[in-house]
Amino acid sequence: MYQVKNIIKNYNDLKVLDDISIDFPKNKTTCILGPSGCGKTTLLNIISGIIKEYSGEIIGFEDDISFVFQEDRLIPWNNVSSNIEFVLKNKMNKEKIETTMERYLKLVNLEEYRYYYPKDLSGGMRQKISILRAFAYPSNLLIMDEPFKSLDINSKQVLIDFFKELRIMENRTCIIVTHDIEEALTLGDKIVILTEKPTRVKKIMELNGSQENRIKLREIIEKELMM
Ligand SMILES: Nc1ncnc2c1ncn2[C@@H]1O[C@H](COP(=O)(O)OP(=O)(O)OP(=O)(O)O)[C@@H](O)[C@H]1O
Repeated sequence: MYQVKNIIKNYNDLKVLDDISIDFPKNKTTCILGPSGCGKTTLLNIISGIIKEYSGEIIGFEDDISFVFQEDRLIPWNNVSSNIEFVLKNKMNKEKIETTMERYLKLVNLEEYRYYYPKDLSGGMRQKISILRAFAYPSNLLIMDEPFKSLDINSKQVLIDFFKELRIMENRTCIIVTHDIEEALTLGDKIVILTEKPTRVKKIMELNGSQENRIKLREIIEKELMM
């Protein structure tokens, strides 16, 4: 189990996270939903070690983690192929990197772009590469901050289906921040709803995988987010 416990974070006078405790069960996907600006990215930055000033505890996150940030983190002077290779090279041999790269680029119709530099790709293309690179990196924990936000509907669907497929094969633990209730219902085993700032945990929902209650769950979440 990965855990954050009693996390409090202020930026000067702005109270952002106000005693946040969440358990992230292993081999499950936890989706974090909350109003804009409530501190979701701040929480991920605390988990990833980017933010060091906060009070509370983070437990279990010393594992190898792959991240997908809201904006892509591709290295501008490396082409697509080298960007992927750079991340995977400590984890797999050249042959495995090559087969992974071919399969993954094909999946999102980007095979022809493997020698392009990030500046010559669209924002959506760069985001697709970032997402696939994180999927390909064999970490125990995958953390994604609004990963599908800048993607067109088709690409989003392809990546969501692929994510579901990988999850069945790999049993990874995932934490996904999203604004999108449907996405949370599709991907989450657990949904954590946060309040407005100063932000607390408002509701935690464990989903049992059945689609029957989906409409009802959606209504409950919408209501929680509006209140
Ligand atoms: N470095 C910073 N210095 C001061 N205030 C900050 C800093 N980073 C974030 N904030 C403020 O903290 C609050 C939470 O920001 P954060 O980006 O974590 O929210 P979020 O829930 O991820 O937002 P969104 O859903 O819009 O992406 C916001 O009010 C933001 O203005």
